[in-house]
Amino acid sequence: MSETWSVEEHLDDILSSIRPLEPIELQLLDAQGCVLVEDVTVPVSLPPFDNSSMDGYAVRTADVQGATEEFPAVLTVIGDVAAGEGDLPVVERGQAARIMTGAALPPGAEAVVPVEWTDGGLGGAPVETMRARSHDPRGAAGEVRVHRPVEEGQHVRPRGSDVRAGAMALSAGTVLGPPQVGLLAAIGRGTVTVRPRPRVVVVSTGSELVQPGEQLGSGQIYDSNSFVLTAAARDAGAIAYRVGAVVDDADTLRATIEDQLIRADLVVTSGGVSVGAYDVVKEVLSRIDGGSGNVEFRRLAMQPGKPQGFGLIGPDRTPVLALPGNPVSSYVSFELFVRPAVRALMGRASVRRETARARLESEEALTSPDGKRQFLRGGYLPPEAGEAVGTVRPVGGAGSHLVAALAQANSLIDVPEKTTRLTPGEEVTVIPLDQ
Ligand SMILES: Nc1nc2c(c(=O)[nH]1)N[C@H]1C(S)=C(S)[C@@H](COP(=O)(O)OP(=O)(O)OC[C@H]3O[C@@H](n4cnc5c(N)ncnc54)[C@H](O)[C@@H]3O)O[C@H]1N2
Ligand code: MOO
Repeated sequence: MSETWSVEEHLDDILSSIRPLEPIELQLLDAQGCVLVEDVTVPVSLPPFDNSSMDGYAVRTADVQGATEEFPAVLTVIGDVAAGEGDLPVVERGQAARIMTGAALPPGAEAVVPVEWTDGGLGGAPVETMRARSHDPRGAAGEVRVHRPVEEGQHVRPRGSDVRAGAMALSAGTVLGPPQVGLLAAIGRGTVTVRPRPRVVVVSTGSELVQPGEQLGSGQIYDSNSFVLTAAARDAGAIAYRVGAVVDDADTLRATIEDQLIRADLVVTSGGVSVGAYDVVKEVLSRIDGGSGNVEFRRLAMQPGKPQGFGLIGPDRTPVLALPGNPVSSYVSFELFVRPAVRALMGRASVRRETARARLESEEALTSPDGKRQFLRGGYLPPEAGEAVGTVRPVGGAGSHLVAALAQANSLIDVPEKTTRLTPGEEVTVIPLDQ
């Protein structure tokens, strides 16, 4: 650890070493949140046939011209057309077919009269609903009185009015959210080719760590980093595997990491990267390939998160990010370096979080170490109507052990390296973490 790296230099180094994962074919729901790598065209028009947008009666427009409640058009009901029915009756002059929403418009019919504009076949005042076929099968026969005229095409959704066969449904590069997954299903795609979610293995280290739920002994603390990092990896879009805390023993750690490489697209470790006598992550990762591993440990001009390691290990040159053990340092490092790496593996176009400007709300001026980019925890409120910027108030202090304050924050206040003082009311840059 001789020279000091800036946050941007370290991130650039990571991103320049990471290639998006090879595309695979996935079932639609497994592809949710993934980036599409193929242009998907529509094989069959949507809707595939002219169909009714209302429960009502399929009619010929001339038959209901001028109809009123006082002088209704009286039509013979020739049957029902339910959604899914492929065997359609022909509607001749003076006839109507009772039709359900989504059912194909039968030949001869030109429009649909909603049931509310008719007597529903009951011979009285306008009705509000059809009678269930199971209760009264007679509705599919007899006569219906129509109280209002309809124009050609009224209450009909024409074939192809949503999207036509041959059109582009989704282009390569699209991130598949729920509506995109829905469109793929609507056009009949069962699988789709995407870049998969990266498998991120999280290993925390430290002989003082105890699994939550178990009894603490003296000098011990609960392992929280592996939970934060696993949760954050999932949040970033990864499939995350949490490996229980590994004791500060080089052989155990080496064996654990080598075992995990088989299922990892990215390895994240926490702890053991500073200058102590038990900082085994540094010891092991510098030599994991029998000497050829190139995990580099550096000092960054940032607070928290000064000591960081990054490199490619194992036969597949799997990226590994070694984060500092202090809980806030570890989480902030995840946000700044691991999250972009996960998104780069997914092939996402934008890998960094958006930033915002906000007015600092604080009783006193805040200080920041000269030459270090500081990431304070903040409570950010987006701009109200008519305001150009939102507000942010510091949450907790700068200590990198303050997990309770971290859990109350929703953003980081990004203080530039050269800034040593922030005065209340001044505009600062924030990184909202909950968007
Ligand atoms: N002499 C120096 N000491 C330290 C320096 C330095 O420059 N010179 N840097 C400090 C900074 S800054 C950081 S950050 C930490 C990084 O230390 P390590 O990455 O080696 O982490 P550990 O020593 O293993 O742990 C630090 C701290 O965090 C707690 N911890 C660790 N893992 C977990 C976990 N999974 N869950 C909850 N808490 C965890 C651990 O108990 C320690 O209190 O080094 C400073 N020291
Ligand atoms: O870098 Mo350490 O992360 O300041 O606590």
